[in-house]
Amino acid sequence: MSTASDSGAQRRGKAPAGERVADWADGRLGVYSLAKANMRKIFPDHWSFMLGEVCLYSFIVIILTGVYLTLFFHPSMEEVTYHGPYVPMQGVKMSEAFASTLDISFEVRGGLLIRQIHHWAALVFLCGMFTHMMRVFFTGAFRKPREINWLFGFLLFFLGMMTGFTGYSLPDDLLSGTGLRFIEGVFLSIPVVGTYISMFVFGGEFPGMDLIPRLYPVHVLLLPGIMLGLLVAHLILVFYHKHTQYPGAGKTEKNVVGMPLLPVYMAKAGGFFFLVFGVIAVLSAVATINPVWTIGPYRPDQVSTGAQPDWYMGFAEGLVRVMPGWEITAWGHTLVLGVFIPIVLFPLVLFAIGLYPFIESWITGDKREHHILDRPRNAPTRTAFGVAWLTAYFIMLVGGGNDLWATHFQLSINAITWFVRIGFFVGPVVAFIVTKRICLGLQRRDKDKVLHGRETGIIKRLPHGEFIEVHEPLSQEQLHTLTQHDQPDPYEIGPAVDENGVKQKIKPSQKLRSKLSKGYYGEDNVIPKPTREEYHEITSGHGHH
Ligand code: HEM
Ligand code: HEM
Repeated sequence: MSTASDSGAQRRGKAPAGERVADWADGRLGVYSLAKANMRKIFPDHWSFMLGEVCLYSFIVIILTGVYLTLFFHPSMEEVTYHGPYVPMQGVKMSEAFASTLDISFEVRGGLLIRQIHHWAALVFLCGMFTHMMRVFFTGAFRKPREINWLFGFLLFFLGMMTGFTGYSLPDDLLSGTGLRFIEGVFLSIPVVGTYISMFVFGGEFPGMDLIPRLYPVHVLLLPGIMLGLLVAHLILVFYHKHTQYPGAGKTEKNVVGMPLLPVYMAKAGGFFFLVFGVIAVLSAVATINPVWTIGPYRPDQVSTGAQPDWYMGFAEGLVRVMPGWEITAWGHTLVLGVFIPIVLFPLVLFAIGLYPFIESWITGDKREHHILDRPRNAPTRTAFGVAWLTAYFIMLVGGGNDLWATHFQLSINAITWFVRIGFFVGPVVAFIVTKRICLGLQRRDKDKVLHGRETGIIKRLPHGEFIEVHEPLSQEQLHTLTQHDQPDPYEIGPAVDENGVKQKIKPSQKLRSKLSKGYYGEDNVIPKPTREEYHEITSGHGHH
């Protein structure tokens, strides 16, 4: 018996192979309607939107190279004696993990390159996430409806840091062992339960025999698995919300101006993947990273000088290094504040970043959807916060490498420590004030440009002898870009007494919110946009240039 679809297939008997495969897939997965709905989706274009892609592609490179490394890496702390080709280590006792890392570097074909690509890709990945996060922050792309996606992204950043840390702890070299010793100190500084946690994690006294076999599944499976799930959710949300766009002519909160996903964006993205992969591969081929054979295997009685964590852990390292070594001893127990305060501060700072979108919308009371990005100068307080945070981060990075700064620049380590201690409190405040002034200055400049046009640099002499500079009026597109932004009023508490004469109870949180809101939108924090009347008055010829 022949069915309708059979006869359809007969009619298309001569259809090209590709079409037949597509038909086959459509019959089972409904790909046509899926593709029709999504493949022409429009993506706005801007170089800064490539930063998310850098994260994506470096993550793929990490997974590909990580799988290759698992084929040769032995996550074991059993002691072996080295007899491999690296002569300086002949006869040295080391863990199997360290010996297999040496094997990967010197005996496995392409092993060293793959190890280096894995490590460089991890550095690029975290750097990409950091910069992508800054792009999202400074342009306000985290505002409604993208707060949850910011949260997913933030978790990716946090887990990325943890995965990187567990990764560079695996080779069991002197550097990674020193890092793990640091973690032991962190556990031990936790009051009451610290010793138990440390014993539980290390399976007894540090370092024990269990640590590397335990870290291994966490590094290759657990954390990357969670990250993969979050990443898919992150990208689905980018797709679902549609991408934001920079302000410009023809762009509104209700449309998306850009190029279709297929073929233009896909082609660009495919090419960009190979570019990212290529750059990481070249870096890995020419720049040594983590040469564990020069560092040597971990021995608890040794510490190498110049020990540095990877850059993303530098903030935490810096906090611990510059913190005064305070201790409180009571009832036979010691509370090591010198370590405990930094390890509480570190997650608190991270937590504040994760919750920032919710904090800002509470302060400003802004519950509207935003698909047009802010120009950072038009949100001076947010921009200033971001720069203050970056300043604190980089000052702590100096603290985390205080020994290297001292040896490289012939400086006293105490002087650097004091510089970082003072800088941590003063630097962000100065950065905040300066950034805010710059933003307001730029807003003034925008206002000036709208009202008086662009300075052309052409000086003319008028018949009566006066010199003037010729100003060129802006195009309609430029005028739109410079004036499209909102300037909302700050949150007001409302009258203390209502219309019936009843005293309103004002909560302290309302007072705080009103104060903070003035800090965002108050008089001193915005330069009012030129009004229509001002513009017409000046451009109708009465203005004097
Ligand atoms: C594995 C790491 C990550 C990957 C692969 C990734 C990927 C992407 C991609 C491809 C986009 C669209 C293109 C773009 O705007 O750059 C995007 C957008 C976004 N990402 Fe990420 N991201 C990651 C981490 C983060 C982090 C750490 C944050 C913030 C804490 C974040 C927050 C966002 C937000 C809010 C958007 C929407 C932006 C918009 O529509 O303008 N992402 N992400
Ligand atoms: C975000 C994800 C990841 C990051 C940031 C990361 C980072 C790192 C880093 C920095 C190292 C130290 C490399 C060295 O210099 O020796 C490392 C080692 C390692 N990673 Fe990953 N990794 C990630 C995911 C993975 C995955 C998914 C796998 C496996 C499927 C994997 C397998 C390994 C193995 C086997 C080692 C030890 C080999 C060695 O150190 O030479 N990694 N990882």
